[in-house]
Amino acid sequence: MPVRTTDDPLDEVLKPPPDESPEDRTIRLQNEAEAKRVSLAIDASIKAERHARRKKRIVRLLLLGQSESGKSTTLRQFQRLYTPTAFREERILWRAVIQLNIVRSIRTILDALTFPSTSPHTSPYSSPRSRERTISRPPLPNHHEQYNGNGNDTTLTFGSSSPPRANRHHHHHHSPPSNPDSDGDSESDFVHPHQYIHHHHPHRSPRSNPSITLAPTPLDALKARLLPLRHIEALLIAKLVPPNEEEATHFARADAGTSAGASSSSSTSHSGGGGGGSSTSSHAYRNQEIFVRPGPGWKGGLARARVNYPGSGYGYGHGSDDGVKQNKNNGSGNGNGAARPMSAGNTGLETQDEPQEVLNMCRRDMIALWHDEGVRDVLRRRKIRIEEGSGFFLDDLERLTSLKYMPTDDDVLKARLKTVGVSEYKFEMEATAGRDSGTEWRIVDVGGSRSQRPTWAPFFDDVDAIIFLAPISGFDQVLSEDRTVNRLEDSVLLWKAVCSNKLLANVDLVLFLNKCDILEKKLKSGIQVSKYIRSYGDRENNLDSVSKYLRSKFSAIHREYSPNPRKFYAFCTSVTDTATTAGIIASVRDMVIRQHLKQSKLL
Ligand SMILES: Nc1nc2c(ncn2[C@@H]2O[C@H](COP(=O)(O)OP(=O)(O)OP(=O)(O)O)[C@@H](O)[C@H]2O)c(=O)[nH]1
Ligand SMILES: [Mg+2]
Repeated sequence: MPVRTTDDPLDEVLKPPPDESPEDRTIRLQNEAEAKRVSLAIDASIKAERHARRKKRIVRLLLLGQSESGKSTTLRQFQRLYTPTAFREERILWRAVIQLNIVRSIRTILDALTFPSTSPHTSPYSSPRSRERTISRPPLPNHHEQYNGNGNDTTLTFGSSSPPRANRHHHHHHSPPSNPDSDGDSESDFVHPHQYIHHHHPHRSPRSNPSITLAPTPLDALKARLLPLRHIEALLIAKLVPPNEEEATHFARADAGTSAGASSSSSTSHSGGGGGGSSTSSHAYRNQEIFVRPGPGWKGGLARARVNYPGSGYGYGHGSDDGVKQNKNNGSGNGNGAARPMSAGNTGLETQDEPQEVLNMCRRDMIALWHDEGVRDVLRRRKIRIEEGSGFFLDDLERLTSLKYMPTDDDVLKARLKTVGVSEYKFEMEATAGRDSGTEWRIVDVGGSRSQRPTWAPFFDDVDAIIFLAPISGFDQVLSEDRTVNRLEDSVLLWKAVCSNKLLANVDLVLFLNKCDILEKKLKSGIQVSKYIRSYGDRENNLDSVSKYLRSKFSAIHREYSPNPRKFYAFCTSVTDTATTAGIIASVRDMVIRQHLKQSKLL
């Protein structure tokens, strides 16, 4: 059979294997026919649903943006504003996420102390004077022995107390990697924040230190006392990640797996110590974020207000598509919060659990660690600014580690849980006032990391508006999934792609220039935007000037790349801030509803 050549790159991928037997061929053709039938049926049902939606006044809003841009936080703001009762009832469920955020921050600090950047001034604990000063409690030699020799140290970090190795940490003092070829047109206006490349990922060679048993240092003792955190980290992962959820325990290193196949095969095993082919696996485990696939899963089957779609791992366009979109239809059936948590906190049982007890037990050590000047010094030198990162709670340890701790609204908004896959949340406004009454909102939240983006397109159909979040504080940061790419540059490229997307040509775009609070802090601390954005020139280095500049930059892209002319709405936001965000969400809502009514009349 001659090979047909077409322009469609898909054909190349989908063409049958050259050695296909007649039976295989029959089976394949049957499968293809079935897939096509299913796909057509889905298309038809989507069309029907769309018409029904228009009639029923269902508004669909899509949240887009890179990872950590604040999409899920924005969603939570909507929930807080429009379904306050449900939001309050779910707060207790976020405690586990907050606990995990705390444990991870502590781990980041301990890692920074354990794997110092190349001498000469390393850990504050290396000088006897500061040992005395910082660690007041006596060391626990037994524990030390135990964890120091423990092979598990390779997969989880708290234990490892190997001495600093020369060269473990690669320092890049030389000039930025000459403009990495990121996709899209790089006339690159952005300077690579090279100083951030490596310090979060100190390279560890396979363990080689073991048998030298040094006298326990105060750091070792501290780590020994904080060892139970390892245990609760595992507990929390078990709690947040539904059983059978293999992929959820692996850490999304998008650079490692651009395809679904690659990611599932690289799932990190907890027991195997840095096995074959992946010398990075142990440190990948240590440094990567926990995520859970959205779904009733992590909330213990209690949150039913949403319809879930599997993530990228279960590619669209395959057989599973069937289930996916069926799911979407089923979802309309279960009402809002069909089964909400039994008013959590009332029973008293809900407020105590093992992780909370362990955190409570470790509170003094955690607080001492975080407030230690030597520790701060190390973090500063290594440019690790956890306080600007996601899920930062260390300033509130006193309150958060109390046995009766109940997350506040602000805590829930600050908590960090990475999204994988796509979820649609529906709500009828609880306070059905004025013209909103009878309108049902559906908000689609997607995972923003690069490996997640292929899952977006199926949801571009039939959207009323998009809120695109660009965290402009990221001008001096790189993507965690691809450390050669400047975060702001990535946002700009993504914005271009969204603006120019034909499926979205008639969708209103709302831009949130987000994380303005962090941006302001950065600017005030003296970080110069012009060092990272060449075209910024000698404009003033303050929030007002920077946000204006970036707004005009995004606006210009919108104008230039939109297939049809359309309006441009942009807001400078800090979506963790409830007061300002409430006002912004109200304007977005009015605008979207107005537009929706207009479109409905056209039908
Ligand atoms: N200080 C501050 N923190 C923010 C802001 N917006 C979001 N965050 C925090 O940043 C972290 C990331 O926000 P998410 O909403 O989880 O980001 P996302 O876009 O859903 O990320 P993915 O799920 O990975 O795609 C969370 O811990 C938020 O609390 C902001 O404007 N200011
Ligand atoms: Mg999210």
